[in-house]
Amino acid sequence: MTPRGDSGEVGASASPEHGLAELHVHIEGTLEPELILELAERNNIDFPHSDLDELRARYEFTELQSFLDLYYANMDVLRTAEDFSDLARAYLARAARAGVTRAEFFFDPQAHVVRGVPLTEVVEGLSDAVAAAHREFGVDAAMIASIVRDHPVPDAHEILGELLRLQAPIIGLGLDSAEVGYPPSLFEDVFARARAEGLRITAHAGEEGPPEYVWQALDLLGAERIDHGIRSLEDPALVARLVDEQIPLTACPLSNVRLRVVDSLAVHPLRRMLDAGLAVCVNSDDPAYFGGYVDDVFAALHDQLGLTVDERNTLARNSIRAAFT
Ligand SMILES: Nc1ncnc2[nH]cnc12
Ligand SMILES: [Zn+2]
Repeated sequence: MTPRGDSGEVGASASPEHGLAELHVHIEGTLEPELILELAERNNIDFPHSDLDELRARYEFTELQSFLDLYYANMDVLRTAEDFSDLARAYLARAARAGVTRAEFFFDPQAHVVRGVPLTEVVEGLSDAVAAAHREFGVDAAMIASIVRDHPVPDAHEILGELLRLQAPIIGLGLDSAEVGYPPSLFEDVFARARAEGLRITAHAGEEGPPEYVWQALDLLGAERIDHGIRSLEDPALVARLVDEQIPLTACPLSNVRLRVVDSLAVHPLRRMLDAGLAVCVNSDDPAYFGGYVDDVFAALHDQLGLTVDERNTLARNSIRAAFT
């Protein structure tokens, strides 16, 4: 397999004439183990794993929830605006090296507020990094606040209200975290308000949850993109709709392997999705946890799925078309 890292392999680079957008990346999922330990020290946190190898040994997942448990535990080191800014800067620098020209990243405001971090620290730190991204890294960056769907529904209303009150510079609202048992229908009113406020809408659906959740995301939330959406393939009528309306699916193949949504990259349905005419693009999801950034995703697809240059260019073109610009 192609080595991971900053190598800029032929199979990894985006089509230069089209650029590349990364539309499905959780900024908290870019928190690398090295930065976790650095921030724990900076913030005087008695973090349970003081050794990199010991921490890395925990990065084995059996399904989405086993990953989310670690993801939420590790983000405890993020406390100040400076921490959030450092986190986002590190991602944007790495994304630029991966060939990303447009980055729309998610953040989980409820996951920080619930542990006592003021929303202002989160928003200030992330928005500082976003504002400087073009000058510093040549990346056009934007933020999407994501509703944590396994928190109480009233909290979702409250966090959206707070974000609006702060005039947080977000371009959209997303929906993430544990999927099964938390259907999009729970959040219909929250997303109606977001739409009325002019926010763009996207939602995780059909990652572990059934195709019905994708229908709900489209029909009840007004989702303009579907994050993951891989289980849509189980429902031919849904596939027909997604193709007809060219609704973008932000696929995350390395994530799907690491969270055991698919058995291996070699059997990932990405090519089937492309061949069906779906407006699919590829993304890293949580690159610090799933084995790489978006160039690593392209490289792995080249190596293990035989992704061609034409297919790679189609994916890059789809990503640019799907951006909320
Ligand atoms: N892959 C994923 N699915 C749902 N919520 C997430 N939050 C971070 N990564 C996620
Ligand atoms: Zn995701």
